[in-house]
Amino acid sequence: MHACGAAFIRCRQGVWMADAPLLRLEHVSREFGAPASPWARITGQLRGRAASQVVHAVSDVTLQIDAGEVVGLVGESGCGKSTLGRLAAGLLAPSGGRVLWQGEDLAAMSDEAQRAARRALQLIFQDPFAALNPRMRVQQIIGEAPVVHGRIARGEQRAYVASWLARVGLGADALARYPHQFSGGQRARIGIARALAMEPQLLICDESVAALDVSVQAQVLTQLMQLQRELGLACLFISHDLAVIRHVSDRVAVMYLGRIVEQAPAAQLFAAPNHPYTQGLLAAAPTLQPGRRTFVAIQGELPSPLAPPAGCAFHPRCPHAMPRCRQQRPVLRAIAPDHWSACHLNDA
Ligand SMILES: Nc1ncnc2c1ncn2[C@@H]1O[C@H](COP(=O)(O)OP(=O)(O)OP(=O)(O)O)[C@@H](O)[C@H]1O
Repeated sequence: MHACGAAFIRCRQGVWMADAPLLRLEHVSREFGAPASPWARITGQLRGRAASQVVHAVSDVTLQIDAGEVVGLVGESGCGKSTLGRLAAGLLAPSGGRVLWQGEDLAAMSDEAQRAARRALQLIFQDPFAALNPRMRVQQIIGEAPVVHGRIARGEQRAYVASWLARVGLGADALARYPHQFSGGQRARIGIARALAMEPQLLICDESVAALDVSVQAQVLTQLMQLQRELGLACLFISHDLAVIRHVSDRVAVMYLGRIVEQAPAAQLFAAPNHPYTQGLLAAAPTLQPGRRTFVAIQGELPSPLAPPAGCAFHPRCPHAMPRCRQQRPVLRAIAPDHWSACHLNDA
């Protein structure tokens, strides 16, 4: 037991971790839109349409992130990644389940504790240009929140911001400039500096480099991950790009139509993907691997989250679908140490 009263159980990447995970989503769901009226539901059923107009963006997701850990969240566009990121950041309330920050339910915290949790949890967005106020100079963009939240005095702002700019590879000449005066890669670095200047414990990066050219992406990612290691930050890294996820993640969660279908340490997931969807994603990803020059797209499209298929949501696209897959939803279960998959094939 540590002197402060918290039990510390292990050291990961130089960071001592308390026994409660930093962030845990527990059976979290999020729906959008109102249910259709009873009359519309009946007529819809008679016409074979969706019974309601509810978008099931995230359904029954349990995911945790430990201190210093990078969890990659991957899946096709529309599968619910951003919604899950916003739930994790406390920007969206779950329709069901709980979001626990250091073991405490975010929704049940006092206002002050909630504000502290939100400060410790920073988001980096996909489009660095849209995310930066075009009328503010960089000093204000990065330095305003730390002043408002009392981390630094206003008189310290210039030096404080300059130190963060240096850490992301930008000079002090950036301080007085506006976002439009920078390249995409530089704006991404400003967005990173803005998040880090709040000295968070967890970064949520939602497609943070997707808008950049591939070579710039690699530079920004390398710098971001170096800072993540130096600062011992935890990170939820959201991307549709498997190469990016593979590069940054300790652990990977694969999402399909609102649910996690597979979760494993990154090396394990890429070496021995279990779920047919993960296998399909890997087969569809371009590779420079010798001997595998072709890639095979997963057949069909992501079904509508307005009417998720019965049974396993992947069954209409799965090359191995069995009658059971059309009726019964497989649950996530351990198939190897720390490796979870939701597929009936594992019962065969
Ligand atoms: N505010 C909202 N109102 C209604 N539907 C929404 C809302 N936000 C998201 N959705 C729907 O929820 C589903 C999941 O969206 P989400 O943006 O989380 O997916 P995503 O995997 O992040 O996709 P992308 O990579 O394209 O951003 C989609 O069908 C989307 O249209």
